[in-house]
Amino acid sequence: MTLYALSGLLIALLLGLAAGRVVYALFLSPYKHVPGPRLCKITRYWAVYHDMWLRRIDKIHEWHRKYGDVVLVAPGEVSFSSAALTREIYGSTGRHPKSKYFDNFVMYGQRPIFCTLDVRAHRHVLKRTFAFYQPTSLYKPAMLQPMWTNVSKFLDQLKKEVEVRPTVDVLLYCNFYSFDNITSLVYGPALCARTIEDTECEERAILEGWKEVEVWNNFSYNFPLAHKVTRAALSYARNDPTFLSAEERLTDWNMEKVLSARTNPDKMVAGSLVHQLSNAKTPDGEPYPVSWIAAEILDNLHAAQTTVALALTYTLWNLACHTAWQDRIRAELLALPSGAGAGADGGLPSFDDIMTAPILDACIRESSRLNPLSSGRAERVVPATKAYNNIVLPAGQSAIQTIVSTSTVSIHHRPDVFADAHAYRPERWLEADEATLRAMESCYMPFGYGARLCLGKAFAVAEIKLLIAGIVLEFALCEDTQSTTTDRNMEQLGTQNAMPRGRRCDLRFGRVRGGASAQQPHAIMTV
Ligand code: HEM
Repeated sequence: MTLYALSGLLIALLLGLAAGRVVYALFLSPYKHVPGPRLCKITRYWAVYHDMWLRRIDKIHEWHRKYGDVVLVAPGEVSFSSAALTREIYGSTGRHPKSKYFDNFVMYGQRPIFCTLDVRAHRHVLKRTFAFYQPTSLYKPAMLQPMWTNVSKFLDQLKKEVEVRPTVDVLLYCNFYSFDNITSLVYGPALCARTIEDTECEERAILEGWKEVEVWNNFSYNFPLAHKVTRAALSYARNDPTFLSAEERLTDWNMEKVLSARTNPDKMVAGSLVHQLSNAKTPDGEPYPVSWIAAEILDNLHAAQTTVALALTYTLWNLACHTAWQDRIRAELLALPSGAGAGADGGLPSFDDIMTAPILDACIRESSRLNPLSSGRAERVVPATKAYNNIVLPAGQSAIQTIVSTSTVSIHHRPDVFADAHAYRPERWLEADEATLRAMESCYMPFGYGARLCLGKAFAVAEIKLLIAGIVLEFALCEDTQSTTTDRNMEQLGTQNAMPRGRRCDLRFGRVRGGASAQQPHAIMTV
């Protein structure tokens, strides 16, 4: 047979296989009846393609608008956008385990809570840290003191910066603040990071490098080997051995801290997570291995760091774009029972008053609705063949699973629940009647939902409220039209933590009280 004939045969064979695949996907596959783009029925690589360009979240949102509450994203992968289906897959009675996507978060060879897949195993793991993260444990003066200190350090730093230059990259500083808070909680004061004040510290470099890692992670999750090769090649070409090394550096840094805590018990304060885990016992009464303790702590650092930094950044960005809401929060805080101290002398209202201030709460909520901070890949596995909205999904075999998840962006933008869903309207949380509020709550899930609800929610909410209260009392802020921070650059990327495209958020600050430069809010804001 000639080479010509051989290649013709090969092409015919490939075309035949492709045609067979299309016929199977559209007419025979167990997913043929699930609404969604045709290409998504045929190949998973259409979703992977969007994932690689960091726009998978936006694409899925677009498909939901076109096809409804149930959308096939890839063969065996289905996205939902309704409250009832969310309850079904994330509620404790639904018993849907996590998908293999979470294997990406295994560390030190251990499986910490976030990537524990099995429902029963998760219940067991949760018992070890559940009480630690409850408001009854966290909202005590001794536990909150480091957070207050970090708020005050942040404000001092911001005042200094603003004296020199009114525009500040808030993502950078919010990163420092959230890192100092979570490391203080997990390691205690002797071992925590001090990135807000220590401008030369190693941790600052790790956090800066982390943004790059986040952008490359989707490539790594989809094609781990190709990612390794590309990383090595780029590192060589740039002559930069630290390229994309922030994750390994954080992993080593964390292990050093854990070992240091265990070899210097005087540095390990009671009340820190490292202390609690070091004293925990396995079901056989044995202490846990160091790798397990380190994994559990690193898991918490991952979960707490970028999410809080981004929640703060987007809250500030939305307030900068809607300055009237800053004035309303400021007036609310100054009128609080403990708000007298918040007036001229620079103090902050009490913790309880800040935590229950409704306008502050509404502005933060609205920001996390419009700009949810996680990727929406809270994937679960269909445990037994069943119908979701009358659409039957097969359970799948051990190697092939049917994966379901709720698109946080889509459910947060349901037009039937959130009027004018794309607009920043904090008043929706303040003025809604009971039925509307209930409907909005059931479609609001920035911290996840149900059995695997974010464990650090109480800690995160306190971090966010205290800092936003502190900033708004001290400063008025607005967009800097001369900077690269624009609506377009603040669009969220489809990374694990949905980062702004521009990877920074420059805002312009002016003092509203105290200090030589204090001026009227917003009067100074014409850039
Ligand atoms: C605004 C900040 C935060 C956001 C938006 C957020 C969001 C989330 C979401 C959506 C999940 C569920 C993931 C899933 O269902 O697959 C989750 C889980 C988790 N979060 Fe957070 N989180 C935040 C802050 C924190 C903080 C500060 C901590 C620790 C102090 C933390 C610790 C955890 C842990 C341990 C889990 C796993 C819980 C489990 O599987 O049982 N998070 N978070």
